[in-house]
Amino acid sequence: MQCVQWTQRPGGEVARGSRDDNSPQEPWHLRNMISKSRWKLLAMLALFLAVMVWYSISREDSFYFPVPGKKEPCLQGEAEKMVSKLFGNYSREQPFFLQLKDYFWVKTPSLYELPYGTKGSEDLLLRVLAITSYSIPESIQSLKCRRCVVVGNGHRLRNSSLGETINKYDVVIRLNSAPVAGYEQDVGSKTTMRLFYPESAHFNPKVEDNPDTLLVLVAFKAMDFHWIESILSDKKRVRKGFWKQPPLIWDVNPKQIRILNPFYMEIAADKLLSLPIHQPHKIKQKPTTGLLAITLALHLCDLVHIAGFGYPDAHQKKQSIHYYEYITLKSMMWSGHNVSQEALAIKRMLEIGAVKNLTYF
Ligand SMILES: CC(=O)N[C@H]1[C@H]([C@H](O)[C@H](O)CO)O[C@](OP(=O)(O)OC[C@H]2O[C@@H](n3ccc(N)nc3=O)[C@H](O)[C@@H]2O)(C(=O)O)C[C@@H]1O
Ligand SMILES: CO[C@@H]1[C@H](O)[C@@H](O)[C@H](O[C@H]2[C@H](O)[C@@H](NC(C)=O)[C@H](OCc3ccccc3)O[C@@H]2CO)O[C@@H]1CO
Repeated sequence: MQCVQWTQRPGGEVARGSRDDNSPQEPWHLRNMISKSRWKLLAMLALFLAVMVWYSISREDSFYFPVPGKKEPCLQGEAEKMVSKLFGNYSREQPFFLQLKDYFWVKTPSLYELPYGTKGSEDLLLRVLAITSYSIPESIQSLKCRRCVVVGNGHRLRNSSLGETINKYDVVIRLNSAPVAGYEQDVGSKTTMRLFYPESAHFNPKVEDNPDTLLVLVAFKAMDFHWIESILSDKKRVRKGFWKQPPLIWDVNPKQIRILNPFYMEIAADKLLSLPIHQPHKIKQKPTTGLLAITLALHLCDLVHIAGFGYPDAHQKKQSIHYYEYITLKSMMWSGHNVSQEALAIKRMLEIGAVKNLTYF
């Protein structure tokens, strides 16, 4: 039988050869050296592992691995503590959705025009609020601790296998026309809330949403109220005034519709991005719907996780930005979004532990 033999060369170098079982054993100092180097190797490995563990604990913005099949531990009021760090101190009395009583019985004056307030759009809004609702569903309202996940539309979700994990949150917030049909394994199938505007409304909401999904309209201009009113009351549709043709027939239940309080757009713009509210330029800077949704979640939920956020670097011109279609950063040229500024805002949220990320950032 052959086994490995170690012999010492004149220069002290150890060389490997072969010997049979009858040959003499290695000298003791040689065996000693081998076992010492094994210990060194093990110690280095242990040190490396310890550094890795320390690194992932210290970096709040690193991956977050939820245990599949297990609900996340939820601490009541956890997100609220972070809210003042991010947004400063202000009145917490703001409703999530606009309600008729604020525009009908008592007229609540708004300081700003859309998308940061409702100044000048009150009459149109009144008609919309008369046919929609503002309540938070009992299934969310009654939760002692609300675990939420905001699903961005980023390419990072592709092949992520996060579907099962996403479905386990109490509240799943999706954005715009992001599909679930055919992508369930990566993005899940539960949608508690979908934030959208007319130009981003999915043409087939019945396929992409659940019957009880809240469809939350984010209004950017008065025409957005006009669109929803004409759809829900089946009035004559107006085609002009949109930057992209929105659906003319939209099969939804008015009970599913909510109108987002522009207050959340205002604080996302002002507190997270330091954007001026009044902008004289043609292309007005505004937060992305994703950043707005995170802002809303931090106020609505006790625990906020995010997935599918993060754009490619500017030089990655051919990299797709969405998990469901091939379009690149170029498509965002006229959008009025500052994605680098938003990345910094999200990084800060991750660093202070206000949100956790299920994909990389
Ligand atoms: C051409 C164009 O106007 N594109 C805008 C599209 C478009 O209107 C809709 O997709 C139509 O359904 O909408 C936007 O966003 P969009 O619908 O692309 O994505 C929703 C949110 O996900 C986050 N996101 C997306 C892609 C990516 N690689 N990283 C991300 O972090 C962002 O937070 C983003 O908001 C929007 O509303 O904000 C912003 C985009 O600029
Ligand atoms: C959250 O914003 C939504 C989306 O992410 C933006 O891309 C989109 O931007 C559009 C912008 O709102 C349009 N502006 C106006 C005044 O309607 C713009 O219109 C064309 C244009 C181009 C250059 C200069 C002036 C006007 O088109 C943008 C999309 O390319 O807004 C969404 C909310 O509506």
